[in-house]
Amino acid sequence: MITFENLTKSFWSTAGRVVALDGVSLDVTPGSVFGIVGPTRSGKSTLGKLAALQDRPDTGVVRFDGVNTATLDQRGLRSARRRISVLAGHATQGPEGLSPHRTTAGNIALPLEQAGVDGPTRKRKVGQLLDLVGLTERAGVHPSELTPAQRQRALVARALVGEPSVLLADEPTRGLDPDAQVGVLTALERARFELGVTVLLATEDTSVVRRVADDAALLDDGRIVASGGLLDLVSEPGNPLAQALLPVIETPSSTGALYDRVADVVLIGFAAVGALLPEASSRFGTELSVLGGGLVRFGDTPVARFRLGVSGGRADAALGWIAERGGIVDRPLAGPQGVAA
Ligand SMILES: Nc1ncnc2c1ncn2[C@@H]1O[C@H](COP(=O)(O)OP(=O)(O)OP(=O)(O)O)[C@@H](O)[C@H]1O
Repeated sequence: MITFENLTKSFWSTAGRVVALDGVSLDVTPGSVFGIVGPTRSGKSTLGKLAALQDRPDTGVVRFDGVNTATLDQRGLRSARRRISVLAGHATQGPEGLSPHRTTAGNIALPLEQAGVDGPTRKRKVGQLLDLVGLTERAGVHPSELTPAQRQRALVARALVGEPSVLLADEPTRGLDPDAQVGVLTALERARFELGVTVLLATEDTSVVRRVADDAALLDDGRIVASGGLLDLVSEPGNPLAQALLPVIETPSSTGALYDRVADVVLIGFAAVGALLPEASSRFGTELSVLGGGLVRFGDTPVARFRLGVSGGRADAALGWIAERGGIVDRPLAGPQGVAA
């Protein structure tokens, strides 16, 4: 378990002091994928560097399995650093990060060679990781012959070859097209499920977090503004991280004027997404119109957020019925004057 306790970190630049992290506390569950989300310069990479023990906080504590890493001697620090691997570089920028003179398999094997691991063990481990990242067929080619997505997956394999407990991936899908992103994220998911690796995933891209993270924290200006399990968060409509992860509602305020009630509804899971709205409509004889929002997936779970316009005498009863069946109904506004933008 990695625990961050009240971390602060500042830098001095020509413009003065920059507070990169301000009172950050988080628990990362072992074997989970933990998303660190936030806009640019919010402090994600700084937090990653503290987690990887590449830098020290000004104040606060980074713990590995309860041990305060600041108390480790050089030997302890080296061994703690070996437990967390950093997915280095962005393979979209070229084959850097991988040796151009080595094959894919040779690149993945490099850390093992440097550690003096024997040939048969190297072969077994590299073979396992080539399979995990889907590059078995590309084992014998050089990085220049790989696509950017394949290079990024080769880097994932190389980061895993030393059997770390934690993999730190900072913007692992940046610059990749959607199909290529899926390949990289699948490799990270397999690392987590098949090898039990904890993945710390720092990204600006909320769709990446939705797809693979169990838990996430939203950083803004060096502070955690929200954190928790993804499916728990979406049950709190006002939560800023839920707002960032759920589909955006872009509905002109005038649209709602045509309905007796307007409400934002979050539906989680196949049954809710597929059935609740039509059933409420027929059961209560109300017209339920979707004014905005959409459907996304959190991992394998479909999650919808819709803005609904509801008309008919039993509009409130219909919304109440949806809420009783697990729909999260927010801001049932009384009439057109209450409609938000
Ligand atoms: N070594 C450094 N020297 C000076 N300022 C730094 C240093 N590292 C980070 N900062 C500053 O700290 C703040 C947080 O930066 P950080 O890179 O952690 O954010 P980020 O969320 O990872 O951003 P990005 O997505 O753009 O990488 C920024 O204002 C950044 O300029």
